[in-house]
Amino acid sequence: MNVDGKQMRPIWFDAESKTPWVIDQRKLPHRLIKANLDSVDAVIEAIQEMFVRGAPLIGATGAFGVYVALFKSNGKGMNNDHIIHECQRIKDARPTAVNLAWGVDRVLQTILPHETHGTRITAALEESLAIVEEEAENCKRIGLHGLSLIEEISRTKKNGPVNILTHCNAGWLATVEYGTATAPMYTAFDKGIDIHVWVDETRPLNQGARLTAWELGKHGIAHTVITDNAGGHIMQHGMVDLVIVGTDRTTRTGDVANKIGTYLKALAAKDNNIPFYVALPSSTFDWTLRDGINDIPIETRDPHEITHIQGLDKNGELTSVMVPPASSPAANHAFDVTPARLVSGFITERGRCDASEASILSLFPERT
Ligand SMILES: CSC[C@H]1O[C@H](OP(=O)(O)O)[C@H](O)[C@@H]1O
Repeated sequence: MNVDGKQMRPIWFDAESKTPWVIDQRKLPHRLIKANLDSVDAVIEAIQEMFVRGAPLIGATGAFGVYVALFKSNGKGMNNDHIIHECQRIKDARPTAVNLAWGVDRVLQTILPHETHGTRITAALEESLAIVEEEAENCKRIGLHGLSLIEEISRTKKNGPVNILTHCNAGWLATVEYGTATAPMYTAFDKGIDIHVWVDETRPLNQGARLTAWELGKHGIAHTVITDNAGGHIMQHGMVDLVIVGTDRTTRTGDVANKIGTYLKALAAKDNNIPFYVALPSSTFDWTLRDGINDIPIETRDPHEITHIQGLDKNGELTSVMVPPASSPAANHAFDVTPARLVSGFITERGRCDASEASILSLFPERT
């Protein structure tokens, strides 16, 4: 995506180092830092420590991890058991986003039939690059399929922008291009439709305030950062026309795992009769699950992410400050699950559907 006139992606393959590089998103929006993922441990660290985050981007990073394992081994002791072990280490980096296992397993299954180490390295790289381009195209299509939603609302509004609320960052920084939840926003804005985005700050790591605000600002899209707790109030007062969020894992029945706090937004949207849509590529459906609340693994992260907050000090230096008393424990549940009954519909690369198994399968009949 365009960042100050320069086309950027959150992940790319560097032909010189022959390794994947990423934007280390931990210091955005104030510092744009790049990281070379030149070992399996570096890939795992980038996922665990959230240099990269967002289901499709985590999946692409995991996919490249299989390539890195092969490329960096140079054939020493990389028998099938070893490569499968390394793949499991990568998959264990974070539990909730289904894309991680999807990306790793897709590359693993691609390379296993190859006899030589060299052909395995080539196949792993080609499949990783294919995943990156497919996800970019899928998000572009999500944008086109979500556009009609925003156009319909725009036509009914007598004046003012279409006000869209989003939670966390489901932008190009969470995918490859366009994003999932943001794809319809970019597409509508680029078509000249007047939109404004309410950006949930999204505690504790502030993916909204840091990443979504940065993305939208760079694209020139009007937006306002709000506290996570303000969404219900502005919905009650007619200030929200549409909610669009992303997801890390969605069941075949339409239950949606997403950043903590999403469920509360869905409840408020339902109570105020506001459309609540979830945007996702098919790689984020978990076709093996039906009961999201009981069966989707919810990541718990370091309480330090809650007790400390990062930002710029008065000298423009990045710093971190502690908020609660040092003696106070904190509990850091990173995701929650919104039941299908609270979801108005899904926006996928194949089109829109209702949050029901039958409607999802009408877009993906091969999954019946
Ligand atoms: C397009 S997936 C984005 C999804 O991922 C985020 O979680 P995290 O930043 O912890 O990886 C959040 O749930 C977003 O909706």
